[in-house]
Amino acid sequence: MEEHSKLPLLPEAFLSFLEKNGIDPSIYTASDSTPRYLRLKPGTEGELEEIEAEIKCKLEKVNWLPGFYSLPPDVLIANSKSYLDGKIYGIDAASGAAVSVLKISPGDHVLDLCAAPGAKLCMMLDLLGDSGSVTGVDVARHRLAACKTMLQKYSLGDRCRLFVADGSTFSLAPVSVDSLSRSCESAFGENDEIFREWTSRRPWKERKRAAKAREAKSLQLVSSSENPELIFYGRQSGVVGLSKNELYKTMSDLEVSSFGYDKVLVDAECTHDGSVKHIQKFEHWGWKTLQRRVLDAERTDSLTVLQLKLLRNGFRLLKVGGLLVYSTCSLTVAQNEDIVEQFLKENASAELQEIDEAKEWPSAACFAATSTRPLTEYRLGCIMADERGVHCDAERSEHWVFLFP
Ligand SMILES: C[S@@+](CC[C@H](N)C(=O)[O-])C[C@H]1O[C@@H](n2cnc3c(N)ncnc32)[C@H](O)[C@@H]1O
Repeated sequence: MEEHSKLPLLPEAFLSFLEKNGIDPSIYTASDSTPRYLRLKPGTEGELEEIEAEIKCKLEKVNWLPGFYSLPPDVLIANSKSYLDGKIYGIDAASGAAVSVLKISPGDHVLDLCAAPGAKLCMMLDLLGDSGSVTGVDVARHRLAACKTMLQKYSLGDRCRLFVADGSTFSLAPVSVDSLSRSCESAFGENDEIFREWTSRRPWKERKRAAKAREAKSLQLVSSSENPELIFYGRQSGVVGLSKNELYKTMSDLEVSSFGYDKVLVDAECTHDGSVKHIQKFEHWGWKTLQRRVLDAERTDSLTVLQLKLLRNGFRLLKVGGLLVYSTCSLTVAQNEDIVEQFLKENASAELQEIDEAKEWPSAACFAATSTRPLTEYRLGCIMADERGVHCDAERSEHWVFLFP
């Protein structure tokens, strides 16, 4: 069958969006042959054969990305026992690549500024091990609630806290080292302004307060100085035992340089055009929805403003010597290179740096950025990724290599 005959019937508006952005519409034909990916929960590698038998499919190791396996697109994992038991995650390799370049190691304090629904957050927590913390922020409460459910399913909540907040203004410090060493006992004082151990059954007073805050938010009565809503925290997240004042203390720029986050992921909200399967869902949802949710000019303009704000704020919260990755699932220059370029222009201390491990990836190299401040070094990686793989940036059109056609 001719390739073009497999093209989904993309609406004019989307085709012109693709054309304007130099994206070949034929990428949307490949979804039937695009493999899916899964990641094994660390520690379950020994059960690979059992997992394969259960999902009735041989898993192919992704050599460049530890813990990742590919499988044919038609194999469903969501009802399998391994999935339900939290031994496997459905996460694409490109998402894994974004997290892997953060080089998370035990002890890191990590910030995920657009965290929901949380596949990357889970991977970060798996890499973190027994020390450090991960702070997940997302503006969409319902999506972050799903993220909380995922953390609980995979028993990964211990070192994590989740805030419903605008990532472009979020300002809270990572949990302090002091607070981590406090004993849990001290958390159970009389003072209800001290955070006690998390229980899904919140005290009545607290639930009432949260409901009131939500109501005020929906009526837009909340000032921008309102504290972010903490919807979950684990025992070792550093929150237990803190007073509200300690938790909600914001950092000055000077404090950030020493006490900011070691690693920041800005997995920004975007048009999702790089997510082929996502775009194809609009065949069922209706292309008008795509027009409204993806292509509307006002929305795309405000999206790029938001992306830049998120990147700026992520970088502001990064401590000296830290590492930041900016990623999107869009293939447009406007949402990737242009954002990074604009950011670099504003930050004289920032400069591009190559991602070394990308040399091992079966694609042309990706690009990264470094930023330096006197005597110290910040680094910023930027990768564009979609379900099929990771794309390079430099000499973009020549180097668009889809890893898994
Ligand atoms: C590409 S998704 C993130 C995917 C996520 N990192 C993962 O791996 O599952 C983008 C997210 O950004 C969130 N978002 C949009 N605007 C935001 C803002 N101003 N601050 C924080 N999050 C925002 C959306 O609610 C959405 O969940």
